[in-house]
Amino acid sequence: MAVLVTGGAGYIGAHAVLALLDAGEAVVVLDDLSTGVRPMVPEGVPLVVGDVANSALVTRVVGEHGVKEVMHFAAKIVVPESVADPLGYYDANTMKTRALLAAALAAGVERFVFSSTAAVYGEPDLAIIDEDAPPAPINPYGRSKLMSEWMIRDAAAAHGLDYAILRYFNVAGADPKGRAGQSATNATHLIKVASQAALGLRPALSIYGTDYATPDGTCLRDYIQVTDLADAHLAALRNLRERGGRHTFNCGYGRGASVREVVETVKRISGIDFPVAEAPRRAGDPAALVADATRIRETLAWEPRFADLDTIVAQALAWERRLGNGAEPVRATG
Ligand SMILES: NC(=O)c1ccc[n+]([C@@H]2O[C@H](COP(=O)([O-])OP(=O)(O)OC[C@H]3O[C@@H](n4cnc5c(N)ncnc54)[C@H](O)[C@@H]3O)[C@@H](O)[C@H]2O)c1
Ligand SMILES: O=c1ccn([C@@H]2O[C@H](COP(=O)(O)OP(=O)(O)O[C@H]3O[C@H](CO)[C@H](O)[C@H](O)[C@H]3O)[C@@H](O)[C@H]2O)c(=O)[nH]1
Repeated sequence: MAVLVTGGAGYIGAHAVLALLDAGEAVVVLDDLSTGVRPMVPEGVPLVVGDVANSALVTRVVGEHGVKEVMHFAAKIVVPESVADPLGYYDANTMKTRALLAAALAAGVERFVFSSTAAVYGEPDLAIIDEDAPPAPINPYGRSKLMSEWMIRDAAAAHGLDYAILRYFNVAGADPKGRAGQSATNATHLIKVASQAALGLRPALSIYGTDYATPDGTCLRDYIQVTDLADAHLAALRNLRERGGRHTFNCGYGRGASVREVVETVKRISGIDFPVAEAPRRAGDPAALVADATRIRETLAWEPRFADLDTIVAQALAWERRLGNGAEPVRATG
């Protein structure tokens, strides 16, 4: 019986695959390789190249691998792209999740773990957000994910599915053993971009907005290390197996780091003083997004192992060095 991981050739999905393998689970990956890369799927793990909306394919994979559980990571994830191409995002994220859900339910899947996002909260009044805060996404990406959450809830109520919806805050870092990391070439995420600037792969870094109502004027984010996040998926799956249920969990540490703090940390850890420019605010950036992570800690007994910003940055730099050297991501061995 294998766990079906959609998007398992992508950044977070690949780390979830490693966490599952490390825990002795069988895995099958379904990925269309639109942003994911084949070498991120470890040796020995079946990779089915295809679309999650291909119902016949999903039915076949579920049947052939005895799948009862799905972790659904596959999506488009770039916020500005979602503003430029909203219908593309509603198709990729909402409609394809609907198709996957329908095929999975018809084929007998019992447990579903879904990648959602803090973007469902929009620009909250409160700096620290719990799961009961009213969702109010401010871009098509966030709305495409919120609609998926609603579909999962409704389908679960009607068809008896157990699920965990995980709302990630800012995901960063890399596998501590160096087996995986963020490999996208056009990434926009702060820690990735700053690491590239430190290694000379970008000429400079811009800080978007220095006049926010935060201690140093730059935005605060809750950076969660990707292996800790993968462990949270495993804990959520085990909880569903043991107790069933329907859950929504914030995934973060409950503390914010400012853009300036991140930049200083990357400079200190790398030992490189790269150029930094102060730029206007980026559209749609809330001043502060920090998770109240009480629920996931209490319900799943989830204990982060890599919550220190220095550690996260060191991992991101190590991974970037490996990619910067022109090496393919290492083919992981699990
Ligand atoms: N990276 C973050 O900070 C962040 C934050 C919040 C939520 N998320 C969510 O986490 C999930 C994974 O994000 P990521 O950062 O690993 O992105 P990613 O782009 O690295 O991974 C997405 C993977 O899904 C695959 N994929 C996309 N559409 C597909 C389809 N129709 N059929 C099959 N495969 C498909 C891609 O090839 C890729 O391997 C997404 O659902 C994203 O919305 C990410
Ligand atoms: O070159 C850069 C890149 C980012 N930033 C700033 O750094 C902070 C973090 O930005 P990221 O792009 O790293 O992350 P976001 O907070 O914009 O978005 C992340 O969190 C969102 C939830 O709100 C979504 O889940 C989204 O997918 C995920 O990337 C923001 O204040 C941004 O303005 C800069 O100053 N310069």
